[in-house]
Amino acid sequence: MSYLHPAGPTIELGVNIDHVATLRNARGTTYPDPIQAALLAEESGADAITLHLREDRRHIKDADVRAMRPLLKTRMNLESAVTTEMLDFACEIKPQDVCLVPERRAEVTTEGGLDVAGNFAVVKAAVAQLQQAGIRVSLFIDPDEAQIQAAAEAGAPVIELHTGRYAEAVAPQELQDELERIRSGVRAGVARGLKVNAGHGLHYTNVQAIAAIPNIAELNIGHAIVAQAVFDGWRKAVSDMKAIMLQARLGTVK
Ligand SMILES: CC(=O)[C@@H](O)[C@H](O)COP(=O)(O)O
Ligand SMILES: NCC(=O)COP(=O)(O)O
Repeated sequence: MSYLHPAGPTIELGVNIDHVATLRNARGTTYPDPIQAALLAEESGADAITLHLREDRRHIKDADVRAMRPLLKTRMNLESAVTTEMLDFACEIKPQDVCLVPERRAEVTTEGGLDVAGNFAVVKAAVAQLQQAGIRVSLFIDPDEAQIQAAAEAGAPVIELHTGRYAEAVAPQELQDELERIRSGVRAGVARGLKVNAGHGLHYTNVQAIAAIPNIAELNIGHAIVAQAVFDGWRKAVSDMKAIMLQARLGTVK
């Protein structure tokens, strides 16, 4: 299945609610409720809700995913590792989207992209299993031509380019180099008929340059929105991010 996302003047926001669950889990309370966060995010401009069910369940729990799936009005983008446990769970839940990500229990957050090229047979089989269940599959990869090619060959209709190195860049030249890597990755993905998303480490002052890249279909952003919500409130944090993204994109659409 190939997905040709119409490159257009708009760009979608997937709000990742992992760290609403982090705050809830800090005290073992029922609040703040990730489901309430998801529904309010949808009312505030989110085009999708992203959540990462990690093997160690440090934030999102299985019960969150089960309860949320029938309640969302937009679409669920479930992030998961390429493991039998997670693939079987995803096929049971049947979110609209699954984004396959690398995972190490010891990591603070996702460190790099999925090595599709180096684990081709396993990833290709995972893509097939999820698509058989009617799920659209995205692969979370570095903006690297070999990984993009492998993702296309593995049958994934969507890729999500890891923007972590861009987000962590400090020197101006490094920032430009990483931004160009992402631009080049977008071109490579679109040339292969893929829907190209991006995410990781994006916030209110670094998202503009990414959102301005034509043909990026969707940005998945979480940590920065949850952090901003501490000061501005959840609805405003979401709607402000969406407005910034659209302004950046529309500012470039001639
Ligand atoms: C794949 C990715 O970059 C994010 O979704 C990240 O995994 C969010 O979850 P953590 O903050 O637990 O890493
Ligand atoms: N795939 C990226 C994502 O869902 C959110 O990442 P972050 O904004 O929390 O770094």
